[in-house]
Amino acid sequence: MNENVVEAHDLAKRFEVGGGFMKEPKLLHAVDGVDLVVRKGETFAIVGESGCGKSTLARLLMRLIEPTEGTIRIDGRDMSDVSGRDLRALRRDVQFIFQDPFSSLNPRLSVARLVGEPLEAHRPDMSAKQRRAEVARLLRQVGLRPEQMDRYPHEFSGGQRQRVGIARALASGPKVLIGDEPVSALDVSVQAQVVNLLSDLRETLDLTLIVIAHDLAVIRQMSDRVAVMYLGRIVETGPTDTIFETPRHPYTRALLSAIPGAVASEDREGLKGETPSPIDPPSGCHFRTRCPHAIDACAKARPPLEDAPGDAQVACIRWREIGASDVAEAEPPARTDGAKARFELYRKALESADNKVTENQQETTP
Ligand SMILES: Nc1ncnc2c1ncn2[C@@H]1O[C@H](COP(=O)(O)OP(=O)(O)OP(=O)(O)O)[C@@H](O)[C@H]1O
Repeated sequence: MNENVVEAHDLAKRFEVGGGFMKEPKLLHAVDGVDLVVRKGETFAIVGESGCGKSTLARLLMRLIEPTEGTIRIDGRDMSDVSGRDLRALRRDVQFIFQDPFSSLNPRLSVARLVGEPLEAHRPDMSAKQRRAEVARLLRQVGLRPEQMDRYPHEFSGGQRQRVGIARALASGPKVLIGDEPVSALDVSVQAQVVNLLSDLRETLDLTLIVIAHDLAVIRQMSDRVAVMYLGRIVETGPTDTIFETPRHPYTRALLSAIPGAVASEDREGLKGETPSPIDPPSGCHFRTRCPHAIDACAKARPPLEDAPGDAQVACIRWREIGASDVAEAEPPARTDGAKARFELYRKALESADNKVTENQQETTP
């Protein structure tokens, strides 16, 4: 297998919006020239505010939508323009875990059917008996009991339903799992269990995980590397520790100091002003209109992703001048302590729930 499981180059998705009678549609730049490399066996997180293009990027990587520009390679194979059998192979190799396990599972189907369906599609040679045995094995793998396979989604708790969703995703034997906010709909204590399950599966099945999340506590806990997105572009990427400890891009700093998802919106003073529209994004650096360090040159050209210390890359022409010790500048002046305290509480809740989980101690069926 290729060392890089996912490679995207100059990937772009533009949606036509607002067209109508005698009206020219406008172009919405949802993903705007993204370069991305996800290495085999790692957990790679994509983070950014709502609307920055995370889900569109995930849908592109799964080829659920066509890229407007750019290339996608999965395990070395060019997937930018595939169809038919190659697309089916991609579907098998790259699977999706949904945010809301309730709405993503058909309530009228038993777990045996829900997990058996992808088996039918990807392994049509299996007999019904073999399929049932395989469903039982998959349920065990995600920490459910095989005798639960004749139950229906409503008979399970949220965490268990998410486990069913994961079993379903594993049925085709994927190489890559993409989770779009895979734990954000779950209780905090259950989140830790599902995060642990995903990490265990990654190890035992040699999987690569791509996790989209706005919750930085979850990202810090589970990912090896992070890409920070702003208005369709990656503005900073690198190992999770580097990004969290020495964020260089002014947007990453503001994001980390504001801790979206873990703090109330009134506490989010790290980011001033509204995100500009992706229909008419600012010239040059997209973040310049909200950046405390912006200068005229920032409006002139798109800043390239440059190599920075700690194996990071940052798209800011001023990152060397600003320095990595400048995090405080982007921090909200008044309510930082409250935000940090809540972040700590949240992290501790995740950790303590984590410690309580033993192999057989999962939530019980209601
Ligand atoms: N099918 C579509 N047609 C038109 N615009 C779209 C479409 N899908 C997404 N968009 C727009 O593309 C931009 C990026 O959306 P996307 O859902 O990828 O962001 P996101 O970062 O995943 O946000 P969230 O965290 O809220 O899910 C948004 O402005 C969104 O409105």
